[in-house]
Parts: sequence; C-alpha cells; structure tokens
Amino acid sequence: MVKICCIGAGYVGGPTMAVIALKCPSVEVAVVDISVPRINAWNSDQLPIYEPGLDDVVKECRGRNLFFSTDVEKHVSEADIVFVSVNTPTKTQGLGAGKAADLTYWESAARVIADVSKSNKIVVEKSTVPVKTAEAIEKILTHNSKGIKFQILSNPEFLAEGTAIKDLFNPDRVLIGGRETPEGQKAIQALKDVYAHWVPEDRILTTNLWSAELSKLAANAFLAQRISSVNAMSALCEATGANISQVAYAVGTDSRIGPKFLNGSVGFGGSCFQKDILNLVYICECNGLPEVAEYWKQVIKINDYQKSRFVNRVVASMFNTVSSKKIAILGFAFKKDTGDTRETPAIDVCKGLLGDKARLSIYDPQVTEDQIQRDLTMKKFDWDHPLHLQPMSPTTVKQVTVVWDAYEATKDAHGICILTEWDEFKSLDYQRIYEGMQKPAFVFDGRNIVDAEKLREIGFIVYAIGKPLDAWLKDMPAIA
Ligand SMILES: NC(=O)C1=CN([C@@H]2O[C@H](COP(=O)(O)OP(=O)(O)OC[C@H]3O[C@@H](n4cnc5c(N)ncnc54)[C@H](O)[C@@H]3O)[C@@H](O)[C@H]2O)C=CC1
Ligand SMILES: O=C(O)[C@H]1O[C@H](OP(=O)(O)OP(=O)(O)OC[C@H]2O[C@@H](n3ccc(=O)[nH]c3=O)[C@H](O)[C@@H]2O)[C@H](O)[C@@H](O)[C@@H]1O
Repeated sequence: MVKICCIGAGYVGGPTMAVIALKCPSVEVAVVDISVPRINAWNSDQLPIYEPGLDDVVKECRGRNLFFSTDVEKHVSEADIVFVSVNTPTKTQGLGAGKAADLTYWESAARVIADVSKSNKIVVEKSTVPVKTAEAIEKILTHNSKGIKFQILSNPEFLAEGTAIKDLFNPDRVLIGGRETPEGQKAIQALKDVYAHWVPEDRILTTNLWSAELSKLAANAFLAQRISSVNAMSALCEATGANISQVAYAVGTDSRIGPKFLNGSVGFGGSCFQKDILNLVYICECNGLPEVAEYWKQVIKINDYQKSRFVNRVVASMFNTVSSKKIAILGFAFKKDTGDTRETPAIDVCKGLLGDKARLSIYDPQVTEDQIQRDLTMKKFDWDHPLHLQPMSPTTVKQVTVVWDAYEATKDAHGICILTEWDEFKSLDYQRIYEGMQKPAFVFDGRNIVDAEKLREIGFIVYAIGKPLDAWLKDMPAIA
C-alpha cells in the first residue's frame, strides 16, 4: 500500500489530502502538523476550516485511510511520498522583507524529512514557493541524509477557497514538475498514478521543476491582474457614467478574454495573490529585471488604490467625516463561503474608517469576534504564520463591536458597507433595515450584489463599485 504523508494541515493540506484519500482507497494518507489545536480540530466534528463539502469527505475517510496526527516524525519516516504544504508567508524582517517568501517553515519541514527518513522518498512541493526552491530543498535533503535518495517534485495547488472540494474533484489541470532524469521521470509517474485515480490523463501536465514552480506564481499573478484591470476600469466608469458590469460583460464575451473573474470589487484579498505577486516581484528584481518587477507591482498598487478609494467614497459622501458615526460592516471574510480573513480588503477598509474615528458594527456569518479583533490589531503579514506563532493581541479596538446578525449590525447605523458577497446579504429585508437607520441612510456596495435601484426606491443613497453615481455622490467627490 502506498503511504502518503502531508506536512501542514491547513487550507491546502487538509482538503487536498482528504480528496486523495477519498479517491484512492488503496492509499494511506496521514496529514501532520505542529499545531495541536489544528490536529485536534481535524479529528473532531468541528473542522478547523469552513469549506463546503469538506465535512462529508472527511467523515467518509477519517479513520479508514485518512489520519490526522501531530506525530510528524513517525508519519514522515513511514511515507513513500511526502507532500509539504506548510505556509510560505511574506518575510517581515531582514533581506527581502515585505517581498520575499519566508521559507522558514519549509526549511524546518525539509530538515525533519532529512533527519527521520530511513528509506528513499518522493518529496512534493505543494506550497507555493519561489522558483528554484526545489534546488535549495535538494541541498538540505542530500547534505543531511545517510545515503537515502530523494526525488523532489513540484505539484502546486490551484484550488480556490470556498470551492476547494469542487476544484479538487474536477481540476482544470494538475501540474507536476520534476527532474528530467530517469529517476525524476519515475517519480513524476508515481505521483501521476495517484491523481490518475480520478483526473483524466490529458489534464495532468508534466514539466520541468522550474516551469512548475513559476507557473503557479504566474497563474496567480494573471488572475490578480484581471481583477486589478477590471477595478482600474471601475474607477473610470464612475468618472464617466459607464457601468462596470456592462463593460466587463462586453469585454468578456470576446472568447479570447473570457467572462470569468471580471467582477469589480472593493479589492482582492486572500492569503496568496498579494504574497505571490510580491514574491514574483522580488524574484524579478533578484534576476536583474526591474521593468518586469515594476509591471507586476502595479497590480498590487491598483488593489491598494481600490481599497482606499472605497474608504474615501464612504467618508466623502457622509459630509467628509464619519467621526462617531456607526457604520455597519457586512462581511469580513475575503470572499464568500469561507471564514478565512487573511489579507481581506475588510481589514484595510475598517482600518481606514477607524482612522476617521468611525464606530464599526461588524457581522460576518463565518468569522469570530476574536479573529476580527486580531486582524484589526495584528501587524501586516503576521496573519500568515501558524496561529500558535502569531503574537497574542493584547488590545481590542474599542470602537468595534462584532454582532451575529445583519439587522443588529445595521440598527441605528448611518451607513452600511458590504465587503463580502455572502448570498444572505442579497435577500435581507432592506426596507426594515432602512427604517431602523439614521437618515440619510447610505449603502456602499463593495461587491455589487444588491439591487441598487430597489434600494434607492426605499430611500437609500447607494454607492456601487463602478456604477453610475447618485447625484448625491457626484456632488461629493472623493479624492483617493
Ligand atoms: N489557501 C489557499 O487557498 C492556497 C494556498 N496555497 C499555498 O499552500 C501553502 C499552504 O497554504 P495554507 O494551507 O493556506 O496555509 P495554512 O497556514 O492554512 O497551513 C499551513 C500549516 O502548516 C503548518 N506547519 C508549518 N510549519 C510546519 C512544520 N515544520 N511541520 C509541520 N507543520 C507545519 C502550520 O502549523 C499550518 O497549520 C502556501 O504556500 C500557500 O501559498 C496554494 C493554493 C491555494
Ligand atoms: O494560490 C492560491 O491561494 C489560490 O488563490 C486564488 O484562490 P482564492 O484566493 O482562494 O480565491 P479567489 O476566488 O481567487 O478570490 C481571490 C480574491 O479575489 C476577489 N475577486 C475574485 C474574482 C473577481 O472577479 N473579482 C474579485 O474581486 C475575491 O473576492 C477574493 O477576495 C486562486 O483563484 C487559486 O487558483 C489559487 O490556488
């Protein structure tokens, strides 16, 4: 029986391994992590991450051929294939701080593999890493091993949160990069055999190591670039009276461009787009390509611009001050169907409003008060370290309350900011909400999910990203 061990039981390691266990009953899969609470949660009824469909997959396999454990050494030493799916956050200190990927967790995982291995192994990079990481890992493994042979493969993950199980069941492609030697090709074939249990052969792409590593960074950069492109257009739409949904539809019907991923928004978030582009920028700079670095940097600059533009709209339209005004924040997660808040645009928007002394009442169906308080007090990039290594939040932001209902959040509020596209925000009773609010009552839709015309009929002043502006907003220009 093939034995797989995955180091890192996070958003990628957990769901990916659960699906491998489901689709390959003849393979034994152990997911290990240094975080005891995380492993305990994987072994309980309350999984550590919210992901539609994940509970059912875990329930079916856990205890059969899927195991979660903190005994990293035991499971690594027994495995034929070791996936490494630890976090690779942006460095906060030292060389490359604020840009380069922090490979501390990766390196410590590689050292454990080198220390405890007693048989040859295939080591699979599942984390997103800088190009050429495999070479560094090879050095750690070969310098510390006692004649044991390791083959390194790059097998980046393309799942998106909120649709992870769907994406894993039916991936656009699985990418496997390896050495172009007979041993390298044999390792590629062994990993291909695992995926071939459910992924059609023509969707399993094989490349050399560096192409696989770079393709992952490139894919995220292209996806984020689309959002920054549409968001840049949204600013121009507001200035000219064009409508971003109509423009995006007209552009996306060109089959060379395609309709997906063209929704204007308050900005992209999530643990990876910004981190991976910063990493790409750093690699370009290190390779003497400042023009290429500058090109990709712009994707992040537009994203930051979009978030501050949104805050400025809110403040400008409420008579240039939100001091002591209650603003309801609907949605804090970086997208719907996840409780993940890493790099969520809500953090920047809330901080911007707090900077103007607003009082915030926040509601998100999946994010806890503790998480929101941590996010609003944590330093940049700290959120991507394992929870037990994050600094404890000694202070709470007093002007913030977290409530468990959208109606409670909006009661007596002066304005509402919709920051996550949760479906339930589309069908709220906005008439009831309007009646309970201060007047004039504002809705700032950062996700274009409400029916702005209906809300205007109720009496709201509505701002929606990239849509023609209300007369009120036209009279109150926001300088970003
Ligand atoms: N979150 C996502 O949707 C996607 C993430 N990725 C990439 O996958 C990687 C992992 O991301 P996430 O799963 O989101 O991170 P995560 O933070 O949810 O999980 C990483 C886990 O690794 C554990 N860990 C760290 N060092 C360890 C060690 N030495 N031994 C054992 N466990 C260790 C941590 O305790 C943590 O539980 C990152 O490189 C990310 O860029 C790729 C595609 C999608
Ligand atoms: O490497 C990763 O971590 C993953 O990053 C993204 O997945 P994820 O961040 O989970 O979610 P997305 O659906 O890509 O959304 C990212 C952000 O962009 C925003 N977005 C997305 C689409 C769009 O049209 N407009 C828009 O603003 C979302 O609201 C969200 O804040 C990629 O889609 C995955 O392929 C990749 O594996």
